[in-house]
Order: sequence, then structure tokens, then C-alpha cells
Amino acid sequence: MSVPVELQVEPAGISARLSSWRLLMNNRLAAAGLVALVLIGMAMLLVPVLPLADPDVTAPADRLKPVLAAGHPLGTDQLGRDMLSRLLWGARVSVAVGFAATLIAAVIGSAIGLVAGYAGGRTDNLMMRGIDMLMAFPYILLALAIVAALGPGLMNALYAIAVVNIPFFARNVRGVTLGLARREFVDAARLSGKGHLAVLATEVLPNVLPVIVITMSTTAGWMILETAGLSFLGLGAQPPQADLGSMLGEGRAQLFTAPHVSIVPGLMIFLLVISLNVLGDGIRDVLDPRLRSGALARPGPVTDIAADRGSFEPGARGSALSIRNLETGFLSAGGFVPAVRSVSLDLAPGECLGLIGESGSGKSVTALSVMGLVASPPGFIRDGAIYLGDEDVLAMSQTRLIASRGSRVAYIFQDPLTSLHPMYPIGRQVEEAIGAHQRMGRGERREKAVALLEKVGIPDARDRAAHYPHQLSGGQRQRVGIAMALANDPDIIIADEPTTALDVTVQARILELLRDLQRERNLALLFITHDFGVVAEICDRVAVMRDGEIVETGPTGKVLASPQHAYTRRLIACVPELGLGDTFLDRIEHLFKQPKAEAQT
Ligand SMILES: Nc1ncnc2c1ncn2[C@@H]1O[C@H](COP(=O)(O)OP(=O)(O)OP(=O)(O)O)[C@@H](O)[C@H]1O
Ligand code: NI
Repeated sequence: MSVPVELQVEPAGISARLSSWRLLMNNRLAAAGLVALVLIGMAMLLVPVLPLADPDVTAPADRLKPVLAAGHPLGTDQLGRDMLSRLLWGARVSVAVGFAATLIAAVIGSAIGLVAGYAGGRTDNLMMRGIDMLMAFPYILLALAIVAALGPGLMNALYAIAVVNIPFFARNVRGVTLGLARREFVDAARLSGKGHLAVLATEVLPNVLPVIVITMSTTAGWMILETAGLSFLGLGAQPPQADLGSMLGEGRAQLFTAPHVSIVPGLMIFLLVISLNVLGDGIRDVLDPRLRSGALARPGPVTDIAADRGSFEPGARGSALSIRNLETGFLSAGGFVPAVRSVSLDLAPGECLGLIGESGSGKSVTALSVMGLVASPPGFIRDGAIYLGDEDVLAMSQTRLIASRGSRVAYIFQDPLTSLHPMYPIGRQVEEAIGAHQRMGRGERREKAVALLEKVGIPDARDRAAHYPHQLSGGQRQRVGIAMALANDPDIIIADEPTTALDVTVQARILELLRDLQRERNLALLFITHDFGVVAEICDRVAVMRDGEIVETGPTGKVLASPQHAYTRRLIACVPELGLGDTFLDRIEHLFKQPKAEAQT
């Protein structure tokens, strides 16, 4: 698959605001809605200066003129008033009332939601039960009751509609606020001494704003409809003033003799509401950051690969894994942003290669590219080749690639708690890993799972197999992760920081286990870490990664003894317990003595 054309031509660094606008315009329905609204809006703004007849002047002689009658493009109503003039003036009133009600409901409802969600506890309970009571009434009935109490009239209809819509805002905003109020950045703001109001205004509100805008854009259409409903029943606009609902109500009596009197305002209501709604949906899609980043668009099973990537020969003969000139990155609204560039690696059977670099240097993206596991969208492999033996993974069919996952190349991830299913016993999960690639009976599978758990050093494996992930310690969970990786006898294991979440002693034992397994099964191990101590412990060779590129590679001992790149030296300097004692401290001193020379390297 290749890059969509509009993304290819787009220069990077385009402003976020502009790209939101583009996203909105890419949605045809939303764009059409916007165009319709702009046209209607302009007509309404121009109403006072347009050469229209007075909407309220009756002319009994001209009653019920049909559409396209002389002097009356949309005909006249039962009192001889010009329909076009009444339509435009009426739409003005309806829209103004609808938007005013939306604004009032948004301000009050959001304030309630913010306070309830932020305060929590009893305040939340009290406020939300009040909101629940409002919601328990059918809302048009509630609006009717409010207008009945206040008396008919446009302003009262406006209040009634605003009140019945407050719950929508309050509930939406409260839900989001509730999640935000317990997040670390809010705690941090509180700890920094900000008052509650300041925290709400500067930390919470900006994050809630999109929700408010979305709710507004999706309810504004309804509010116009509700205004029309109340006016239709005679509770809103009072004669002779026109609004869309009252025009509809007055036209009802002539529905059969002069249908245009009710159809014209009806069409206008339809047009207004539907364009508001499609525009609202478009705005919602653009504002939702999850939709924008493509996280909610279901990622494909395999990373998208450029159709026009170059051809690269595998590196050293007999490599288990050979990555050539890999360029993987992410498609965003601003274009393709590479995360790794021209990465080449070779991994021999039975060898352990350490891939080291600081956070964000592109280690995981490299590792995930191997089996096409970078989620697309937005992930995209733009160039390079990845050979398993002498077969190019990127040229494999999807089915073959998916079949190779776990059976030829297996992954071990950093935190097994997130990759293990919380609701299944671990034994069953190992069985599932076996069942994904091997056909065997249930009993046999169970035996094999227990054997694997024993192999990775889970004591009492047979009993432990019935335990759930949360009943295991972090080290044991990682052992289960390793057992699952071993389940189908892969040739290559890619371990992405498998020990980072563990304490030093457990880490040492897991490393020992990995090394033993690797020797015993002649596994090729690609070991990702940011800790040179770990590399020294287990890897034969090491590749140092920085900003998406490999800056240095060589046998571990050699790189440790004489790092060529300043960045490598700095990474090594981060490891105090390499067993180098004085020499090590000397090296740090040396580094600090020559900051200038280092900067030049
Ligand atoms: N889904 C994504 N969308 C956009 N950019 C991404 C995405 N995932 C990763 N990146 C970018 O790719 C780059 C490399 O990330 P990667 O996860 O490979 O780093 P890493 O070296 O594994 O770091 P760590 O040690 O923290 O795991 C980062 O700059 C990151 O911002
Ligand atoms: Ni990573």
C-alpha cells in the first residue's frame, strides 16, 4: 500500500489548526453542511437590508397565493403575508433562540459537570442526582411544564429548552472530568500550590473543552427543533411574530388547500437541522484526538508497506535475521514522520544482539517492524528489507507473515501484565499460544504448557497453571511471557526491554534464564534495552541507536572497552555497577574532563 496522495505532497510542519480544518473539509457531508449553514447564515444576516416585504403586514386580498406568484416568490400565507420574508425573519428567530439556548445549557451544564466531577464524593452525588431527576422526565414534557409555569413566550421557551438540555452537558462533562481529576498532572498542579479554581480552569477545562464543543455541535440542531416544537404548540413565538415553529403551526390548518404554507418552513427546519447535525458529526470526528491519530480506526493486521521500496540484498550469509536500510515512521496530518532511518542489523543463529539507546530512539519501532506489528494507521514502512533467512518478510503475503509470528519470530514485551489476559489462568494462555501454531489434543497441550512453565522456572508449575496473572509476581509474569514466546520453538526471539519493570535481582535471574534458553536452543536473540549493564551481561554484540539511526555496532567487549561514539560513551557512563571498579570511575572522570572534545566527536 502506498501513501495517500494528499499526504505525500503535504510539506511537514503544517499547523495543527489548518490540518483540523482540512480534516473537516475532507468529510464531504460536513463540508456540505457547512456550506448550507453559511448560505443560510448570510441570508439571515442580510434580512434587514434585503428588499423584503414586511413579514407582519397582512393583506387579506392576497391570501394563500401559491409559490412563484407575482411579487411573492414563496407565495403568501392565510393572512396574505409574504412567505419569503416570514421565512427568513422566522428562521432568524429560531436560530437565535436555538443557539442562545445551546450556549446557556453549555455554560450551566458544563459548570455543573466540572464541579461535580472534580469535587467527587457527596457534592458529586448531590448534583448528579439532581441532574438525574431532570433527566427522568420526558424532556419535551418538562419543557412544556416549564413554559406552562412561566407563561408562553419566546424567552420562556428559550429558558425551558436550555434547562432541559443542561443534563446532556453536565453528564458528558462530568464523565470526562472524573477521569481527568484523578490524573497525575492534575495532582501535580495541586501539589504546586494552585487553588481548586485555577486547577479547574487551567488543567481540567482545556481538556474538557473539546467535549463541550462536540456536545454543543451535536445538540444545537435538536434545540432548534425543540424551539420549533414549542412554537408549533403555540407556547413560543406569539403572533404576529414569525418563527419556523409557529409558521408550521399556523400552516397546519391549510395543509391540504395550501400545502406550501407549512412545507416551506418545514423544509427550512429540515435543512437547518440536518446541516447542523452533519457538521456537528464532522466537528466531533475532527476534535476527537483518538480519531485524529488513527487509534480508533481499526489498525490493519500488518503494517502498511510502501509499494516502491528499494531492493536490498540480505547482509551476512546465514543470518537468522537481517534488516537492511529499514525506514519506518508514522503518517500524521503533516505527512510522513520517520521514527527510524536506514537501520541495518544482522543477527546470526545462536547469537544475542543488544539494541541499546535512550527512550524514543526507535528501538521498539525497529523491533515491531520485523513482523509488521507497527499499528497502521499511522505506522508505515517506507523503505528497506527484512530477511528471515533468505526470505524477505516485507514481500511475504499477509497470511504467511501472520503465520510466521510466534512460530519463527516470537516477542517478549516489557510488562507482561499488559500483554497477559487478566481473566484467564496463565496455563490456559500458554496453551493458547501453543494452539495458535500446533495441532494437538487438549491433554497433550496442557502437558506441554506445564512443561514450558517448568522450563522457565515457575515452581509447582502444575498448580500454578491455574493461577491468574494478578496472582503472580512481576518476575513470574515475565517468565510466563517467556514461556509463551518459547511455545512454538521460534528461531528468533525479540525481547523488548523484558526486564525493565523488574528489580535488579529478579532481572539477573530472568537474564540468566534467557541466556540459558538461548544457548540450549540455539536461539537468535534481539535484546532491546537502555541499560549497558544488561547488554554486558547477556549480549555477544551490541548496536547503539540514537534518534532513529544506528550509530555504532560491534562485539560487546570491544564496544565497552573502546566506544567510538560519544553517545555510546555516555550510555556506558550511566552504568555504575559494571564491575569495572576504579577503571570505570576513571572513565567517568575522563568524560567530564573533556566535555569539549566529546562534543566534537
Ligand atoms: N503511534 C505513534 N505515532 C507517532 N509516533 C510514534 C508512535 N509510536 C512511536 N512513535 C515515535 O517513534 C519514535 C520511536 O519510538 P520507540 O517506541 O521506538 O522508542 P524506544 O526507543 O523503543 O523508546 P523506549 O525506550 O521508551 O521504549 C518516538 O519518537 C515516538 O515518538
Ligand atoms: Ni520501546
